[in-house]
Amino acid sequence: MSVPDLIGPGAGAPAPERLSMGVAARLARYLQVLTQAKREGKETVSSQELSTWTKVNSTQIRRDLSGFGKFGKRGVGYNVDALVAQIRKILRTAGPHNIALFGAGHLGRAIASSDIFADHGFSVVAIFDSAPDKIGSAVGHLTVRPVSDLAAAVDEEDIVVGVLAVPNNAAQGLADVLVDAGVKIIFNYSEALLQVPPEVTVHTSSPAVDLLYALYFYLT
Ligand SMILES: NC(=O)c1ccc[n+]([C@@H]2O[C@H](COP(=O)([O-])OP(=O)(O)OC[C@H]3O[C@@H](n4cnc5c(N)ncnc54)[C@H](O)[C@@H]3O)[C@@H](O)[C@H]2O)c1
Repeated sequence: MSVPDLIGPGAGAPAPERLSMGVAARLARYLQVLTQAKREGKETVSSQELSTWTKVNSTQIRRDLSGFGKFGKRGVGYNVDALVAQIRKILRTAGPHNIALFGAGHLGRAIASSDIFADHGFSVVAIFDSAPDKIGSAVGHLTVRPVSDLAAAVDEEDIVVGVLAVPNNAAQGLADVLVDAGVKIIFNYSEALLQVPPEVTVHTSSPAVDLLYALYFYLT
């Protein structure tokens, strides 16, 4: 599953009021499918439906959700809007959370022009690249900036997440720049193994690893 590291406390010990990684991961997964269900016009969902979409068993779902108040009605299911609002509150994802995107290549341009982050309260507010022919060019409503602009952008635009859509060999250098600028969450699309201080959380997105995970459950 891809979201838990985003919410998790990095390598430090969890603060007492924090959710466990398991609960946070499941809530994030529920949020993802509920957001899609809402987009498809559903007003209510049952725990059975949530179970089918998330592969979490329905008893576990009911247990997770009952811990945070009463959202469901027997025979009717959960109200999607109420549940989305409540999970957002619990996960503190109300947003907007501003993202700095590195790499205006194939992936970076696709991310900047899609809703994958926006749907969940994240907003790409700055895009950076090192290639002189890309700096100054437009990507959607943004203009590609040089990496040397990052510190100013972090201050001015309240950036909390850095997304790396750059080649493996550029990722560590940019992670260092992000850490120096005070950014605490790095979402890494490259395969590079990043070294960061304990207070910084790195999540690496790898479709092949997600597939291996799916394959494991298919085979066992
Ligand atoms: N996890 C995934 O789902 C997924 C999917 C596709 C690609 N990727 C990975 O994403 C990365 C980007 O892929 P792509 O196809 O967009 O590549 P690309 O070559 O099209 O784009 C990479 C961009 O990074 C820029 N760049 C290089 N060094 C830089 C630096 N030091 N600072 C700032 N910008 C720099 C380049 O100028 C270029 O614009 C690769 O590591 C690739 O393996 C991951």
